[in-house]
Amino acid sequence: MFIGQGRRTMPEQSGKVQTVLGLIEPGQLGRTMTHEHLTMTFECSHVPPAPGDEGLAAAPIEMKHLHWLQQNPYSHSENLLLNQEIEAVKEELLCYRKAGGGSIVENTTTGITRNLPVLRKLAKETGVHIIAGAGYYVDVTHSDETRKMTVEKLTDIIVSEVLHGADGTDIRCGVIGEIGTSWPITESEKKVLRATAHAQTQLGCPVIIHPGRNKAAPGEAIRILQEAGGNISKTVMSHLDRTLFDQQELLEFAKMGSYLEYDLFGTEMLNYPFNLDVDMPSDSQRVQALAFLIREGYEDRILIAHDIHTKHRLTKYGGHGFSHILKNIVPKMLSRATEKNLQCTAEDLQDELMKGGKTLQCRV
Ligand SMILES: CCC(=O)NCCS(=O)(=O)O
Repeated sequence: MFIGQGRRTMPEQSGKVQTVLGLIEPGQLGRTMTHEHLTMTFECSHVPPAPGDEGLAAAPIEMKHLHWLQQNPYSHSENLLLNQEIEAVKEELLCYRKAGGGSIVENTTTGITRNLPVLRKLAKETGVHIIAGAGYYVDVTHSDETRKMTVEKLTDIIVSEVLHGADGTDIRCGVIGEIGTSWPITESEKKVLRATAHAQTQLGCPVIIHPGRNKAAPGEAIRILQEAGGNISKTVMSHLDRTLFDQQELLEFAKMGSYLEYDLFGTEMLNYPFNLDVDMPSDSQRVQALAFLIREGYEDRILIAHDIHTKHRLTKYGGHGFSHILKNIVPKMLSRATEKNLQCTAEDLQDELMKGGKTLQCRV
């Protein structure tokens, strides 16, 4: 999460984590969800409701409709407006702190309504460290102006968002991403990926990639970054839980050296509308996938989060909220973990998982 020694980083930034309230030491982060959204809009991904469901799709969110909403989250227009829930998100963050959470990486980039003043307010009012994301989401959200930009211009903008502040504010981003890619990756997205790599070279900061919904997408995005000089060991590949299922293909990808992020914890749905060939895993299956990666030696490369990006996943609407991993998933992992050398406690496991330790083996 920390900014490295880049050609353009200021000496005081180097080795520090840049939050929306300023620089902190990496040791101050605490348990960190590396892929969340606290305020954003997702209209770009609206899915028309099935014939006959138009009434449900337009109805206010109510208990009796929750199951439908959980199965069809992208067909309810109002559900896509997380930016209307600042107070509810603030309450959630206070609960997250009580549950042992310390920091959140807020992955909202240009195209899905990043709101840095709101992030700064939430950080001040809750004490949660919030790290904001620089750069651009997927092609359908690129403006004509963005599409016309050269790689050099895009690079300058991303660098400036980290060095000076973004969206006309003095609030600085601390990571680049989530950088959106579709499948196939479009020309405009390729330019943004190259600009991301160039900006990373100048800044030494972490990069987070949203891959297209195809098993070839993560590898292709990493290749483009690599060719443009990006630091893959400081790059996160998001959403692997809906993208790579075959164990051998997962290992092939893991060898490329990025962080491996399972960030859809809490999302369980029968039909994944963006790719009907995908069987969205359950949380238990996610835990099993992580156990497999740990057995294969990748425990230091795994990141986990919820990627909350719609209203229905907030506890206000019967969802799991930002504390689900700390309250439910970590104990589940603990119940399946054996430890090599030490007596393992819940505290040990949480520390290992959130800070990247080495001592645990899982027997899932
Ligand atoms: C903006 C949030 C986001 O892109 N989340 C990923 C959703 S999905 O592609 O995994 O369905």
